[in-house]
Amino acid sequence: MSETPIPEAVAHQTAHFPEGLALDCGALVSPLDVAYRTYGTLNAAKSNAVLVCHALTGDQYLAETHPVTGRAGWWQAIVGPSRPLDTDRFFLICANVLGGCMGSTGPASPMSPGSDRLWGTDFPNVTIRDMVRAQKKLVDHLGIERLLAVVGGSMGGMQVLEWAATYPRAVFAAAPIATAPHHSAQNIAFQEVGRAAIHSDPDWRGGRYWEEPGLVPAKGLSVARMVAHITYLSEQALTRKFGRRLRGAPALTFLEDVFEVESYLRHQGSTFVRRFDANSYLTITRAMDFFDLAEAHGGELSAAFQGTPTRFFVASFSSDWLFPTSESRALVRALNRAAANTSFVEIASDKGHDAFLLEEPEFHAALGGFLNGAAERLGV
Ligand SMILES: CC(=O)SCCNC(=O)CCNC(=O)[C@H](O)C(C)(C)COP(=O)(O)OP(=O)(O)OC[C@H]1O[C@@H](n2cnc3c(N)ncnc32)[C@H](O)[C@@H]1OP(=O)(O)O
Ligand SMILES: N[C@@H](CCO)C(=O)O
Repeated sequence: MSETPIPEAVAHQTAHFPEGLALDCGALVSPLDVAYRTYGTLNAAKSNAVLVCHALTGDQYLAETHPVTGRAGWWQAIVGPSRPLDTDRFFLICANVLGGCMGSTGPASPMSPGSDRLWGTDFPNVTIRDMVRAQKKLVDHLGIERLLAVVGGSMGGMQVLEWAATYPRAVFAAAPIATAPHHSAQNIAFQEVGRAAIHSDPDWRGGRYWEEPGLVPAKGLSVARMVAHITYLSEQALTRKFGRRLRGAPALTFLEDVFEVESYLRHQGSTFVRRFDANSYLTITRAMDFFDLAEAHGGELSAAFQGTPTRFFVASFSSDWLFPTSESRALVRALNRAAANTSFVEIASDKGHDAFLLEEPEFHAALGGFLNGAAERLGV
């Protein structure tokens, strides 16, 4: 099925690294592009930089109109003067992840400069640590030795944890939100349903859909998003939004009736296809599945943070069943075993996992308080 293609070169700011990046799997991705956006002003001491890591289907358009969808940035509500991500105080950096499809090198990038042949499914397996290493190259390129903070929710939170574990001296404060130090069996299972939907779309063509201009596995990618989107909400949120309401007057056959919740999911699926690449989706979901910080540190999570100078703010949402509070508590226990300076808050919310993206004043106040406290300690 043909769909509006994602425009080329949508990112206005791209750091180009001709030497590329050596990945955990042993492959070299060369050259490496990291597309990013910044907000606010870097101070003379370069001590006010806050890196914001996006979730699975986010991108660098944190707080400005998205070039494909025309929508507001995904965290627009908390970015700006006197907001938690205060642009009068902080220099915010947000980069599209390695493997993404909004300008950073990924499956939709040419295999070599100028080539018509895209990486597609030949793109190597990337890990969350590879994503973080790509971001570190960007941060070095910007001349920043230490980040005031690294902040992110969901897969963004996995990157926050990896940053703190891999580059503890480069991270003064870390805010992993609605996340976990590993992807659970249930989460892997849901993601596999999504991948299976993409694989079963005839237009996926073994990942080579890009050979026919404009062709994308729209049905498969849309179903993948529909399944995933259910996991981003809660039963209460879906009931509050739609209940059992039908769209329009009841028809004479069940097959013609459409519940509002079905219509909503179809809408979420079809709008997603316009802004995301299927092979990127396969690559990034796999990176999430393989994330396991304890396993990478000899089976003991606290070993990832032993002796860390980084201070942590861990936040969860009470109705998040994708990354439940129990996983944040396990993380906090490990941070305590590592003697890390840690604060933790569970926000009472019925909005499910995506609560971190929505209007949650208590969460915003807590995050803002943590970031401002960190800034004061550094004299920023
Ligand atoms: C974190 C990152 O890094 S970025 C990724 C985050 N962004 C996304 O995931 C984008 C898609 N996801 C969403 O929209 C998420 O639900 C949120 C959390 C971002 C927004 O949540 P909410 O503000 O509660 O919006 P909601 O989930 O109700 O969706 C509203 C959309 O559903 C549509 N909708 C609502 N009811 C129906 C219905 N019965 N039938 C069809 N469509 C419907 C609305 O028209 C609206 O469409 P639009 O987004 O095209 O304008
Ligand atoms: N809804 C967000 C969070 C998923 O973890 C996204 O699509 O990236």
